[in-house]
Amino acid sequence: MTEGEALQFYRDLPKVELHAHLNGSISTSTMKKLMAHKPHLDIQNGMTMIEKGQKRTLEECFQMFKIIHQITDTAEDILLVTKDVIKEFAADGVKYLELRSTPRDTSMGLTKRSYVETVLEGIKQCKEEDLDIDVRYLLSVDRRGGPTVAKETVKLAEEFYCSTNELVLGVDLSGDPSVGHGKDFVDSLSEARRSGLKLALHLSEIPNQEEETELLLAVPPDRIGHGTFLTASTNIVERVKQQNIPLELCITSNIKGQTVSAYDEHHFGFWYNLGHPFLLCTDDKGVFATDLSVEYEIAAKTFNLNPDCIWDLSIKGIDYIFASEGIKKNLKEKWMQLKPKLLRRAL
Ligand SMILES: CNc1ncnc2c1ncn2[C@@H]1O[C@H](COP(=O)(O)O)[C@@H](O)[C@H]1O
Ligand SMILES: [Zn+2]
Repeated sequence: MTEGEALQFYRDLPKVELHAHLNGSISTSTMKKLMAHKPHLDIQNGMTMIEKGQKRTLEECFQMFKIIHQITDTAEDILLVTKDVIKEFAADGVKYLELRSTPRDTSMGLTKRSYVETVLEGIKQCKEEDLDIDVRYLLSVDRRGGPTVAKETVKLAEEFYCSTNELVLGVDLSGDPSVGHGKDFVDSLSEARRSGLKLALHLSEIPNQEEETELLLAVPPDRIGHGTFLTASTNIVERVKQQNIPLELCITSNIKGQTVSAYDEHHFGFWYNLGHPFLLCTDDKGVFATDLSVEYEIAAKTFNLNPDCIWDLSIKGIDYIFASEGIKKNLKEKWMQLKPKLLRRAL
């Protein structure tokens, strides 16, 4: 395949995206639309996005989210961002998306509840446009909010889980990993789990979090985000293997946030060689200036994967979604319909 054909192959590859933070996924073109209404903020590209070849510390990345949150503080902003992000994932060949976002109270009148309602409205409006993408919502708990906010968010998630017919499926634990301690969230996360919500937890995104990771593994999570430093402890690796918990791996995010020093040192290699379940994800396609098709291409190039291996990676992702078995079956059928044409072209 030529370079151009390869890019088109990864774009046409049907994909599942399970780790995408809404406010981290805003594209440059959507950012321009938002900024047109907020010239007083005087925010330039480099303040909300890390260009190709550039890197930041993780701390700097979290500063960027603070800036982005100033730009998305009205219901109109959140509706626009939700719809644009969904359309962009659909255009990149994503057929099933679990979008995650932190319910937020803002000075512009949003409450945590109306925030969630607005995201759901965006999902609904996209559905009415007949895009070829199935979108679900996971409510994020930001570590910065501590146990009280976590409890509040879980309560909201439980309510919407009951009222939205499988649109809200779970809860995510995210936010700056250097802030707070996982033990503060064990109670609310366990409560969420008892209610039937699924859990996607960022674990060991930075080094030396063995104690917290062990505590959170006991909840247990249904999926692990990043897990970059899980491999530092053989005990923890054994537990993750034994519990067979799928990992959400975000290569560009880890490189640009500098928790992984080079592509070929990414923990993708470790888990791939073990045959452990995992899926490629974008994390924040806006902030890290990437796309899911680009993540597949990077993995293929770095770890020498042929189109058949890439296909297997993508279809296996269906097993790790939080929606029901019926949805998984339908998605697998969709994948199988697309397979012959796609792989014939890749020969
Ligand atoms: C880079 N690695 C990461 N690690 C942990 N949390 C992250 C993250 N990237 C994003 N977030 C979480 O997602 C929020 C932005 O989207 P929402 O406002 O929720 O839609 C960030 O404020 C942070 O809490
Ligand atoms: Zn994340």
